[in-house]
Amino acid sequence: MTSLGQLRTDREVRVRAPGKVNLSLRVGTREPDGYHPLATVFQAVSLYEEVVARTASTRTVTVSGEQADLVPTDPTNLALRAADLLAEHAGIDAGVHLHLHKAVPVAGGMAGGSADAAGALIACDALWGTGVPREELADLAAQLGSDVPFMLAGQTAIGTGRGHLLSPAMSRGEYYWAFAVRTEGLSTARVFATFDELVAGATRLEPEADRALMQALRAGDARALGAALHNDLQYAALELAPELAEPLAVAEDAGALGVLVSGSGPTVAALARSRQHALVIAAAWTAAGVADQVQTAAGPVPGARVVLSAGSAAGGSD
Ligand SMILES: C[C@@](CO)(OP(=O)(O)O)[C@H](O)COP(=O)(O)OP(=O)(O)OC[C@H]1O[C@@H](n2ccc(N)nc2=O)[C@H](O)[C@@H]1O
Ligand SMILES: Nc1ncnc2c1ncn2[C@@H]1O[C@H](COP(=O)(O)OP(=O)(O)O)[C@@H](O)[C@H]1O
Repeated sequence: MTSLGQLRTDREVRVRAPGKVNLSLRVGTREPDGYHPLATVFQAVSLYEEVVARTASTRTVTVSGEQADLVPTDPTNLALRAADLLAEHAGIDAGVHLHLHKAVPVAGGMAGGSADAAGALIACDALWGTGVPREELADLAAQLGSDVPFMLAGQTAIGTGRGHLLSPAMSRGEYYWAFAVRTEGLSTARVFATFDELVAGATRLEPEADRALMQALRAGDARALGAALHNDLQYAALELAPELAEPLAVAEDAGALGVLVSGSGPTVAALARSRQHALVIAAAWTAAGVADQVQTAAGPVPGARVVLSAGSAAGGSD
């Protein structure tokens, strides 16, 4: 094993990784492995996690941002797990210090942890010079979590299997979102378990169900997209957090083209007519006191990517 941590010094790689909203999330019946098959349409949105990787002798992580205290810094942190997996895959014993600056709500159904994992894969690959091909990075991503491959890919994509089998979706134009964030997250496992209680195995994934949604994306028709937004987990999220009915109703009253719970929640996502209208919806939530925090964003945007690579390697600079 090579110790790259000793070969390269004082290097820093910065990666930006977006959050996501599921434009449609359809859930089948739980399988023997404990997971539900999904048919989903992801859109990456411009709420960005920043992942900074610096040369170090061991692997550690620190976290900043308003909800930093909700994120573990032990080996269960998804970014650290990504670094461990990449090092193992590349057969190296390299160290890294990862710093995560979080903007995506924690446990909010917008895949912030998955974005950190995707960002850490890209950042460590660049820091360590491991040059792992894109398809192998995608395989590693799928081992870290079902949403991680999409956070690498970004833009708009259809996800099947557990959401990790991706095919690109044609999408025209830009879409504007407002997000109502609740500080207290929802456990994904609990939401799926509640979904099981509510539907008692009576679901089927219909291949044609998102035809209108795909058509709206191809046409760049925000109004039609708003009407086609869909989330099978929404009733389960509302069962566990009934107060989410309030931001849903306030966004509708503020003229949202469509409004839904993002993924397993509890973030509520409202599709707006324009960037300005997204700010109006966010202001309506704040005025009504129905969100702990509000955010606005646009999509689709690219997946995790390096924005800065700097520093000197031993024996030369780059
Ligand atoms: C629901 C989605 C939709 O994009 O996103 P989030 O709302 O979490 O962002 C994802 O499928 C979330 O994927 P991910 O966040 O990786 O879930 P995991 O940590 O692997 O799963 C936690 C638990 O949720 C349940 N689970 C998860 C995914 C799935 N397809 N079926 C399940 O039943 C399982 O009980 C699992 O043990
Ligand atoms: N880097 C990370 N960022 C956020 N959460 C993390 C991270 N690593 C592990 N976790 C754990 O994963 C849980 C859910 O993560 P997150 O991706 O924020 O939400 P969701 O799965 O709802 O999209 C958190 O409650 C936290 O305990």
